[in-house]
Amino acid sequence: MILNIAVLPGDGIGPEVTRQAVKILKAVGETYNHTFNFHEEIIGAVAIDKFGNPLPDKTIELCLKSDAVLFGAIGDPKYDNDPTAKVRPEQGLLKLRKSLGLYANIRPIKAYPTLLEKSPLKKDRIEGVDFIIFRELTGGIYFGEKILSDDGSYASDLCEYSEIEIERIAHLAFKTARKRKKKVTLVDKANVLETSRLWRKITTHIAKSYPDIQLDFLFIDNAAMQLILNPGQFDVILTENMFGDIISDEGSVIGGSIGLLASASIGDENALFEPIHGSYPQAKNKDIANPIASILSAAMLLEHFKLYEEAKAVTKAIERSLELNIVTPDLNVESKYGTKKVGNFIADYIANSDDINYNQENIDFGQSTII
Ligand SMILES: NC(=O)c1ccc[n+]([C@@H]2O[C@H](COP(=O)([O-])OP(=O)(O)OC[C@H]3O[C@@H](n4cnc5c(N)ncnc54)[C@H](O)[C@@H]3O)[C@@H](O)[C@H]2O)c1
Ligand SMILES: CC(C)[C@H](C(=O)O)[C@@H](O)C(=O)O
Ligand SMILES: [Mg+2]
Repeated sequence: MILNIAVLPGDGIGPEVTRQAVKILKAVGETYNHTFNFHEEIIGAVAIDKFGNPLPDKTIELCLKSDAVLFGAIGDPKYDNDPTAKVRPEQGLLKLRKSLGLYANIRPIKAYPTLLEKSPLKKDRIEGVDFIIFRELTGGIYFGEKILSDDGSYASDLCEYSEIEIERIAHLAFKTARKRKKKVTLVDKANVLETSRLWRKITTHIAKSYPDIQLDFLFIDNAAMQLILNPGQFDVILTENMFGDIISDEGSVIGGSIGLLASASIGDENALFEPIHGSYPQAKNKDIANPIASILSAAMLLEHFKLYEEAKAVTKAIERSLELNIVTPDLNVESKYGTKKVGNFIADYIANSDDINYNQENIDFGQSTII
C-alpha cells in the first residue's frame, strides 16, 4: 500500500514522540513492503514564532492532500502563562480539526496486564478494563461564539450542538459497540444543560436502530467518580467535546500513564492520529517522554487503512516492551531507557519479532537500523 502521511510534530515533546512513531511506521513499511511517504509541516507555537499563525495555509494544504495526518502536540508555557495572548497554539489544533471535519475523536483506554501495579488505582478494580471514549471533536463550547468585553470584565463561551453533530458520532459509537460488549454509555449533564438534553433525545432515538445495544446514561459528575470506582462497567462512552477531553485524561490513570493513550480523529474525508497528551514542556528535549501514545496512534492509523496485521505487530511490540520493562520513567522511575530507546526497541521488535531472544542484558539499542 502507498500512503502519503502528513507529519505535524508541533511543540514541546511533540517532535520527540512523533519521531518515534515515524520510525515505527518506517519499520512496518520495510517489514511488510508498504511505501509510506512522510511530509512534515509546522503547527502550534513554532508556527506562531515563524509566521505569526498557529496553522499556516501550507500546513492545512498538506493535510488536505495527504491520506492521513500524524500529529504530535502543541502548546507552550509562554502562551499558557499569558491569558491576554491574542494568538494561541491551541487555536491551530482546533482550526485544523474543524477544517478537516474531524468530528469523532476515538480514545481507547485499557489496563495492560503487565502494568496493573503502575496505576494508583487498586489492581482488582482495573484488571481487564477496556473501553473506548467517543468524544465529539468539532462542536460544543470549544467552537461556540466567544466574547470578551472591551474592558475585560466579562467573558462568555457559548455551548451549541445541532442534531447532525450528535447523530453522526452516535452512529459510530453504536456501530463500534456492536463489535464489542454491546453497551453505550452517554455521558452528559442533562439535569442542567439544554445541549445535554438534546444529546439524550437524539441518542435515545438512534438507539432504536441498534436494538442489540444497551444504552445507559450517566451524568458527567457521576461518570468522573465511576471511572475511578468501577471502570470495568464501561464499553463505549459517548460524550460531547469538553466532557470527553476531561474524562479521557482521567481515564489515563487506569493505564498507568497518559503517555500510553492514543487517539484517532476521524471525519468523513480525513483522519488524523494523535496522542491525547499535550506538549509536556517540562520534558522537552530530555529524552524522557513516553513515545507509546504516539506509536499507538500510528497503530490506529494502520488499522484505519485496514492494515490489521501490521497494527497488531505494533501493539505486540509495545506489549513486549512493557513486559520487559523497557519503558520511560513515567512507568518506572528507575528506568534507564529514554524516548529513543523505547522507540528503537519497538522498531527492532517489529522487524525481527521473536527471532531475537530479547532480554534486558543483550539488547543493543544502538543497532536499530531505522532512524
Ligand atoms: N493535543 C494537544 O496538543 C494537547 C493536549 C493537551 C494539552 N496541550 C497543551 O500542552 C501544554 C501542557 O499542558 P498540560 O501540562 O496540561 O498537559 P500535558 O499532557 O502536556 O502534561 C500533563 C502531564 O502528563 C504527563 N505526560 C504528558 N505526556 C507525557 C508523555 N508522553 N510521557 C510521560 N508523561 C507525560 C506529565 O506528567 C505532564 O506533566 C499546554 O500548552 C496545553 O495547552 C496540548
Ligand atoms: C490542546 C487542547 C485544545 C486539546 C483539547 O482540549 O481538545 C487537548 O486537551 C486534547 O485533548 O487534545
Ligand atoms: Mg485534552
